[in-house]
Amino acid sequence: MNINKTITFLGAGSMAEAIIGGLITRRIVSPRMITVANLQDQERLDYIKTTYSVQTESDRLRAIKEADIIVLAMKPKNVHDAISHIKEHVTGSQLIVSVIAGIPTALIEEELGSTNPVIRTMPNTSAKVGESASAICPGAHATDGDLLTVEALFKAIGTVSVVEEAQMDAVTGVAGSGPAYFYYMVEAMEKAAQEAGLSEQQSRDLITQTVVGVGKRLQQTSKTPKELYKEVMSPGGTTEAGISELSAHATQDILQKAIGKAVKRSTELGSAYTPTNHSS
Ligand SMILES: NC(=O)C1=CN([C@@H]2O[C@H](COP(=O)(O)OP(=O)(O)OC[C@H]3O[C@@H](n4cnc5c(N)ncnc54)[C@H](O)[C@@H]3O)[C@@H](O)[C@H]2O)C=CC1
Ligand SMILES: O=C(O)[C@@H]1CCC=N1
Repeated sequence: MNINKTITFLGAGSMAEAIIGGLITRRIVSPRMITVANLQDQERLDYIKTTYSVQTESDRLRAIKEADIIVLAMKPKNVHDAISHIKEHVTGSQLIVSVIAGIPTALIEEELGSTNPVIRTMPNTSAKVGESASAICPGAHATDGDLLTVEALFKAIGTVSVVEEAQMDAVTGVAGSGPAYFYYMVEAMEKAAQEAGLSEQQSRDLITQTVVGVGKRLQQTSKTPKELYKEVMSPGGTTEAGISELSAHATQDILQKAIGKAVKRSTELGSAYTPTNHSS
């Protein structure tokens, strides 16, 4: 499916790159339909242009001029300046898509001071390989058609769940941040593997395939995680030795707390932010 819309990304960071990479690789949007602008880093824009053959623009107002869709891909602390800069130049038909953690659609609408449709999204960096677990929700002025357009775009980079906006902070802590928890664990597994005598490459290959296998298995079975790890554990065996150590340190409690903190941080990013107090 090819989406025939012009898209401007305001922000050229890791998330914008992951989405652009997914859209281009899967030929969902032609590179000539994509324009990317950022705050000041020309070297980064040059890298994005060379790597993805998209258009780049150092002038943010010129960048949004012809856009059907404007993607806000800056950090929460920059959203006020970003919208203030463009708001007088946004036209009525332009669809605003936010990937920004924590910032509610109502705040974006208030900043814009217009009735432009706004869709809030939360992808993750697995977008780069077409495997993001994204969620999207509509703002007050978005139509079903707008939602369908954004759903189609984000389907190009993985799966899409349409959720209530009240669930977006949960999505952010669980799935937006989610890849980092696994990379963090893989880092520890690689260290342990090398301490136990495997080479760097052997560790990477074995652990990567283990993670892929776990993901595929979870997708294909209705068994619970407990049933699945019990399958691995033989009484008195190696897995039991490992899981006992994790249990002794209440690792599941810690992981639950960690994700709870991430969810809370997402709500804080929104509540700390008002158009007059935008220091979050
Ligand atoms: N990195 C991730 O895994 C995910 C990030 N997000 C969200 O995506 C957004 C961007 O995150 P990253 O790409 O990681 O950040 P980043 O720091 O890598 O990139 C931010 C980009 O925004 C640009 N920028 C700053 N102010 C601007 C302005 N006024 N106008 C235009 N561009 C401006 C910067 O020049 C930079 O290119 C954040 O709001 C984050 O919450 C959402 C899901 C996952
Ligand atoms: O860490 C963050 O704030 C962003 C949002 C989700 C993933 N990265």
